[in-house]
Amino acid sequence: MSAPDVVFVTGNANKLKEVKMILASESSKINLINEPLDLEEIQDVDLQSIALAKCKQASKLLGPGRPVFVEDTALCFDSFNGLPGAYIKWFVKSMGLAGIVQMLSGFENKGAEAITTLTYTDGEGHFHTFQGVTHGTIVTSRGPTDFGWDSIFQPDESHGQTYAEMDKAAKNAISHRGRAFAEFKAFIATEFK
Ligand SMILES: O=c1nc[nH]c2c1ncn2[C@H]1C[C@H](O)[C@@H](COP(=O)(O)OP(=O)(O)OP(=O)(O)O)O1
Ligand SMILES: [Mg+2]
Repeated sequence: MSAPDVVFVTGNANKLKEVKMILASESSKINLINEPLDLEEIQDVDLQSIALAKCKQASKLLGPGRPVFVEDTALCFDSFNGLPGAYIKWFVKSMGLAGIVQMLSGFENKGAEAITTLTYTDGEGHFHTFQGVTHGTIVTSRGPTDFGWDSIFQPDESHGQTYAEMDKAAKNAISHRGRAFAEFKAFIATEFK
């Protein structure tokens, strides 16, 4: 029997590339398909609620009986009590990376948590949420700037490199996304034997 199709709904090509790499080892269990649908993101500071709403919407668009997952990635400043959080996308768009670094100039604590919240549904009414967190520091941009805020986030565990300066395998090994999907992989192992 061939592996069941599991749809990842995202319009972000960089995310997709990382997720494909992280899930490559599961390719005998699931057949990963991308649907680049633009999902509405509800206004909320609760990351679980945002990912769940995104997943419900994706599932509705794709129809019943289709396993699907989405993820939402947030960047939460220690000094801002969790903000910008899920709104980071709009800060990157409107202020640019230098503007975001500048936002923290008046604060001694430049720490931040990168958080990926992943919600999966079997398309039959069951939902499962997984989360991965990586703490780091917001620094002046270093490395390629092709993926979001990668060049201004220096994880505590990276020996001084920003995410953008790390190779993908090294990033995935300690990243918010890598950690969320490590949990998802364990789930896949039990769901799709
Ligand atoms: O590992 C990452 N390293 C750096 N930047 C990142 C990362 N992961 C997401 N990002 C950026 C993309 C977007 O500006 C925001 C998350 O917003 P988020 O809604 O989750 O992503 P999105 O709208 O681009 O794609 P999707 O179609 O899956 O919702 O942070
Ligand atoms: Mg989005």
